[in-house]
Amino acid sequence: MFEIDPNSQANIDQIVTRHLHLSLAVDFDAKILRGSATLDLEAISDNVEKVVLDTNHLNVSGSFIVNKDGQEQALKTDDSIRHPVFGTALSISLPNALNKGESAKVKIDYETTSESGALQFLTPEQTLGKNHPYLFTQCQAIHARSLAPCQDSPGIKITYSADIKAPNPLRALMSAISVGSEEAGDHTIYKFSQKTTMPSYLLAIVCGNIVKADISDRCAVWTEPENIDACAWEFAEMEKSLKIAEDLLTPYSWGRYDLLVLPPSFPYGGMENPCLTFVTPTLIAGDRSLTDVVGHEISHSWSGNLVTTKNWEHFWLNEGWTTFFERKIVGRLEGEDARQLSSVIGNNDLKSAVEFFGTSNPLTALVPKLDGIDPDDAFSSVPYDKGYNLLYYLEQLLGGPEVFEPYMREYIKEFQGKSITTDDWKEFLFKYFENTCPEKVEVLNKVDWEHWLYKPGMPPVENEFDTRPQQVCIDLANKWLGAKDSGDYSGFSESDITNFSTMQKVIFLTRLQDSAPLPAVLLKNLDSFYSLTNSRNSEVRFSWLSLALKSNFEQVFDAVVDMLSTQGRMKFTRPLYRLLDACPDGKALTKETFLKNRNFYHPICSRLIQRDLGL
Ligand SMILES: CC/C=C\C/C=C\C[C@@H](O)/C=C/C=C/C=C\[C@@H](O)CCCC(=O)O
Ligand SMILES: [Zn+2]
Repeated sequence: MFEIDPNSQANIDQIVTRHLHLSLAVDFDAKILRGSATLDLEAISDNVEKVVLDTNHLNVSGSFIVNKDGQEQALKTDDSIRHPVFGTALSISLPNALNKGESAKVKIDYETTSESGALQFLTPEQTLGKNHPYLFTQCQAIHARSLAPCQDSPGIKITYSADIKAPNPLRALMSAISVGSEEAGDHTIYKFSQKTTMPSYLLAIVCGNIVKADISDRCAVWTEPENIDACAWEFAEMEKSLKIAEDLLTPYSWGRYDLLVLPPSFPYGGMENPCLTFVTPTLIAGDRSLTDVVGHEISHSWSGNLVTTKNWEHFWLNEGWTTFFERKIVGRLEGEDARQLSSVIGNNDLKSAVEFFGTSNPLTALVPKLDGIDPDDAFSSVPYDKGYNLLYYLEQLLGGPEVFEPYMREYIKEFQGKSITTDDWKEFLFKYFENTCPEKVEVLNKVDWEHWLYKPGMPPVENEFDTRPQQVCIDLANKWLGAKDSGDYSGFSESDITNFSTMQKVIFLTRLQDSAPLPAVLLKNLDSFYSLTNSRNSEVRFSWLSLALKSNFEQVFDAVVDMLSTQGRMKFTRPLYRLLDACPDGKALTKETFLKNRNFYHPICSRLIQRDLGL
């Protein structure tokens, strides 16, 4: 059954894009991209008279049909339909109606604008090197339409090619394989090819003063020269994670797996752009303790990038499976205790998300309705950790990894290259076990599918993760809470957490948050024994500052402002702004800090914080 995409205005039920070619020049002075998008289209129904594309904040100067000889004939376009969230529908009339199976090549001349939400242009001052401007894109979920006219739905999979003209000495990279370059005066034209079909949200461009450090024959790290050695060291083991993922699933099929470490305003921990994962520099902890995010992005090479959600209502198929694969990698790299700790942290994040949205909020359903809703506004830990919890629950129910992991591999093989819905996923789950272990179908029939998939709030079943690995964290937290009552802090020392992993420190601090507000004297002692404010580990620093703000501990206000002013990762910035704003004397500082940094943040981040704060 054809399922429309509630977040796209493209007529993808009539005509689809098979290939996209972008020919763009980066104009750092005007802060725009200028050039053309050429779409190879194929009708999938009869009598198709137009192609409707998604655009948002683009200036389109002309649309043309391109015939086999490369001659261009101008086409009539209508851009009168504008949706406040989903952008402008660009309706292009075809010279002759197409019947099913017939194709056409359409070229659109355009440029982006200062409102194009996919793009962030950085001034030299906002980069590490301070000498050159920088551009990067973020297209997930529905921002590709502000980068290029396209059928901006994950239900459409395309190959793509591009030539990107960049001013020397800057380098351009894309979510594709680099296939050469040519000099053009004081510019260079970089050429790219992505031969594996992918959804539009995985289009990505970066242009800046970036250099490479090879990690293996198929992996490298890219970043500004000032950061390359630290980044190469931090991510030196990514080939190992890639091999583990291949052993778990199927051979890696994207050719290269490179990692780009961006400037600090990048709004997410990572973005799974094929061939070139984008990551935040907040992963650089100096001890390789935050590389689980790389495991997550590597896992997307299968779940999300090969097997893709049909539309954003089934986003959990991308993120729930990826989180499941990520934690399988953690288990194989660091042991089952680490996988259990990660599961506990994820479950805490799920509880926080449900509490923030409200237990009856429809957006806390695993498969929410997104009609008229910007997916950015629906984004939370729910698709990640409610999705993870469902898959973990099914693995336990069906007989453990030895039964479930073969199913995982068959699931990827069945749907690779396709975009699917939750119904497709569930139908295959039942079919697989009907064919391999018929007695398991009875087990599956007893699952409360309606509640797991469509009801808001926490899942109907709470998984019993192994609590032993976290017990040492809970015990230390309880010891601090005991000292709160006695006022005696003499029994603590720096060595208490010397052997704690990042996850154990986060669980320890999260446990104390459950008892917030805590007295200032306790927090002062906690920070002086464990040096939390000055931690290089962004996850530990974030958990500590959150605990302190929940206790209105004003001594951390400067450190909070510093964290809000030196990185733009929404996982940290959004909660810290909300917590600072909730402090009796924090409101003015919140507004002042946001107004000072709003242009430092990516447009997605600025918009969501402004909405969170009601500014
Ligand atoms: C129910 C939600 C439905 C659709 C949401 C789809 C996309 C949301 C859009 O905001 C894009 C999100 C991109 C996320 C990228 C990386 C994350 O996996 C990591 C986020 C947390 C972190 O910073 O580590
Ligand atoms: Zn993800």
